[in-house]
Amino acid sequence: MINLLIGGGVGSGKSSTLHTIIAAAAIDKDRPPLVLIDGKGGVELGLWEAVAHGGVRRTPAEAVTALTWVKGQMDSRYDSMRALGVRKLGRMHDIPPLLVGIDELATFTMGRDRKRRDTFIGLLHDVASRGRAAAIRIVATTQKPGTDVVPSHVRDLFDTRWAFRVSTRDASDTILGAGMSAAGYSAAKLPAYPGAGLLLAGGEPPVRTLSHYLGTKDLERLAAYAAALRNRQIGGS
Ligand SMILES: Nc1ncnc2c1ncn2[C@@H]1O[C@H](COP(=O)(O)OP(=O)(O)OP(=O)(O)O)[C@@H](O)[C@H]1O
Repeated sequence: MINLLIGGGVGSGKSSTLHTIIAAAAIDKDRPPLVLIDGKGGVELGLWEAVAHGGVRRTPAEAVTALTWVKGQMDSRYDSMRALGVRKLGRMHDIPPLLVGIDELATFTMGRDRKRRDTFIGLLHDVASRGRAAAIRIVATTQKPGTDVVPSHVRDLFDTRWAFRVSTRDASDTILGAGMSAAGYSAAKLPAYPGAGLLLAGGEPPVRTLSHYLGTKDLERLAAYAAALRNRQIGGS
């Protein structure tokens, strides 16, 4: 299980990449629960409404409600792990992986209501740090990956970072880590087309990537298909 932070400039392909990850999870045979939080007020992730647990969450208050639910799931998964005598959940334990997808983290980490913002960050920290063993992963996008948006203690919990094109070496380093530009890995040097990225994972040097792209019509078709699959499985509820 990984926690993935996708950073990049405007129009660099972050949300499109998040959609492809959600699409795969939405039609996954184990029907993993999807918790979707949209910092763009539903404009981006709204098409997944029918398959998102409790619908797509759009406001900071809803984001806190959603993460509180995820934390509850995580706690009960830990109970199951204790009962099973395992330190980690895998597919063999019949508990599907849970995906938390967050588009534009800054909406929630920089919101005006300080108390709510701190609650959100606290929950995010807890889920990112303890969720991995319980087959819960977070995939989040951010235009500004600096410490004001994602506090470093939270950012460090994202073991996998995906940098799309940014305008400066510093911005690239805030996603991939200090010294990466100097070592030859700068997202400021990526070609200027959306979907081109540098992926840092597993302690290896970053690798160049080019994301596949699904257009809105195809995503809508996939969302409808996923909703039908899931309704069949849970008896049309
Ligand atoms: N992998 C890709 N291949 C080809 N075109 C792409 C790809 N990813 C994105 N695009 C195009 O670029 C546009 C912007 O992509 P996207 O919305 O994913 O960017 P973003 O980084 O999330 O932008 P923002 O910061 O404004 O949210 C898409 O509408 C699409 O036209």
